[in-house]
Amino acid sequence: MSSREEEAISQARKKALGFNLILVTGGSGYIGSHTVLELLVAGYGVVVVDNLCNSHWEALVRVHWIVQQDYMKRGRTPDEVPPLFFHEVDITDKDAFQSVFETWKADESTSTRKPMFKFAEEKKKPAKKGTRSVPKDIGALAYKQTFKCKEFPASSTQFQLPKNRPTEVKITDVIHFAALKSVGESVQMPLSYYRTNVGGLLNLLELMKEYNVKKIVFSSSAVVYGKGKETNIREDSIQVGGGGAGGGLLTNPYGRSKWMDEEILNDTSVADPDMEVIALRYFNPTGSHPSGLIGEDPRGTPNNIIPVVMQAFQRRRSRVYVYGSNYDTPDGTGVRDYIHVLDLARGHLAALRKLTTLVATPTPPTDDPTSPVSPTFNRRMSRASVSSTGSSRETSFSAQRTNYRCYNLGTGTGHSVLDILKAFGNVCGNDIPFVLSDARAGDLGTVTADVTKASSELGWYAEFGLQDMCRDVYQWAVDNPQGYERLRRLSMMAQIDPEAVRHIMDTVEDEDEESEAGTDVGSNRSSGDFGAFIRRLSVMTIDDNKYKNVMRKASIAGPYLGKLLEEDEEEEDGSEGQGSRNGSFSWNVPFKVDQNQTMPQPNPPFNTNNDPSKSPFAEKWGFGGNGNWQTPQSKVQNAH
Ligand SMILES: O=c1ccn([C@@H]2O[C@H](COP(=O)(O)OP(=O)(O)O[C@H]3O[C@H](CO)[C@@H](O)[C@H](O)[C@H]3O)[C@@H](O)[C@H]2O)c(=O)[nH]1
Repeated sequence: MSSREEEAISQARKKALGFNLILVTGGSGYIGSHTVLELLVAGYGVVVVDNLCNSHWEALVRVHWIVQQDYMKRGRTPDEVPPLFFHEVDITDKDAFQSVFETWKADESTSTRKPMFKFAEEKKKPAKKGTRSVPKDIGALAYKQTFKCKEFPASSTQFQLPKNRPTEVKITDVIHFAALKSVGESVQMPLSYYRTNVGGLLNLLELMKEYNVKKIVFSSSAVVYGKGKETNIREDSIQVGGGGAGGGLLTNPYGRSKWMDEEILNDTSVADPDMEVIALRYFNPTGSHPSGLIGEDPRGTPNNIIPVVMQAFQRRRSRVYVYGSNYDTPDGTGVRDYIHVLDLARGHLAALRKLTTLVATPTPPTDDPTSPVSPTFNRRMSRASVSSTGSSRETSFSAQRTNYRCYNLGTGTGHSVLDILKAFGNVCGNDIPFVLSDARAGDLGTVTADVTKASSELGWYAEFGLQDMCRDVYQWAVDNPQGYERLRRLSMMAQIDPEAVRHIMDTVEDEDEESEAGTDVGSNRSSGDFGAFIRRLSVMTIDDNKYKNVMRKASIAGPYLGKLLEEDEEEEDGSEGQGSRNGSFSWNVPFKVDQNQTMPQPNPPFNTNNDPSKSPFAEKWGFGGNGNWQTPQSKVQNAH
């Protein structure tokens, strides 16, 4: 590790000192980013781990910026916003994941926390002296940005810094979002789903154990209720811990992976009485932050109703197919419990506070070996749960523990598909075209939550209604017609043709000097530090004129790039748009060119009087005798 990296880690740790530090896996995704926002608003420091497979780092910069505005609305200064750090790491890569824990591990010399019990078979191994992952300081990036956004009210989340600020740097809690989440895709690629959703959780729990992190909020789903449960579903209608059916009713690998995760978490809490687990079962999340700066940006063709409606509004599909009109519901169409993503995010805060209360007022251990809080009892339970004889006594030993809790997060109110179309039509002032169609295989008529447990035990309830959700989704769609897609395209541009990007860097270098983002951004072009450049461009994407100017120059620099960047994703019903779906941004890692990438035929460049051979990149890209540009890939294909 270089001295510069060591210095960066040391600076980050200094910045984090005094904050309760929450590790958020998958924190740049849709629900993750809104939760990070609420955590910062509430005064928590946040460390995000994300592999960016279905999200964009830019979301986090926007999050920190929004929170700065939120703080000012509350009479505080942006400097007071807690730190937000980012690690681009895949949780299935255990070594890389461990390096994050190494970076943020408690300084043993200042640690006051002592483990309560140590079981013989679980003596803590010394932490591996592995590599340490260098965190990116998102706050430092965000301070230099200016975004245009809609006026939004200050968050209703209370600012609650702990009375005694932590005197050591330590991750106290984990919120675990990182997972794959498409039902249909899980049927096609079950192993990927189990690898990420189950394997990733195992890595996390092993590392939490090794680094003595005991509290976790887990992102579960109403999918765990499976078939057969419909209206006002209660948490205890299925049993985690071997006491009921649950997992047997599930119809797809995604659902099974979430169910398995809950079982694993419950077993872990049985084995370790110090562990505190809360699983939150989401119903149908939608909405976005009212600023219009962050929102849902699903990759591939969306299947969920709200993104589908949004695409119909944007004319990216001609109409919405309403799946099923003969259900036993008021208008015959499917009814769901839609919940605003900000309510969902605040549900995570409520869960976190519940965990804090539990740890702050622990039940004292007792010597009575039959008591569930006795170390003797827990030792027995862990032994019983690994026994395989399956007697009823052992089954009861593996029952759900009190340090494992689950809560529904929904509103308790159902809305039909036609309600959604109407509400969305109201906010956008246009009717959304739709057609009644056959029911989707496996769909249920009604799925709504009983939310009394969350309100009585977490003190949480949903504040937003359907109209708010549609309004905010609409705002996001209007302000970000391609979601974070532009950014992905810019990132891909750097991957595909670094030379062309370098050329654009030269031509646009005076474009926006003062908005150069990031303290750690070098301007070493010869070494291909495109990260800095892409970050600058990301600022420009907010300003349409600047963005167009860059696009024009991109087109001059490399015709294929121009084509790539100008393309709008026109989607026919259900067909995936052509574009940079596999583009991703990497901070420091050199960009790789995917040799298998199929590239569209580019347009001729602007500045060569339509004579592509005059372009500085003519040789690189090849020039076909028919006047069409060829990518290296198409050139190879043509040669055969
Ligand atoms: O193009 C569409 C898409 C959906 N629907 C209907 O809209 C409702 C909601 O569908 P959707 O948004 O796909 O959500 P669900 O089928 O309820 O599934 C969601 O909610 C589950 C938990 O209840 C999660 O497990 C899933 O991952 C998540 O996608 C249902 O009645 C669908 O039949 C349509 O009519 N047309």
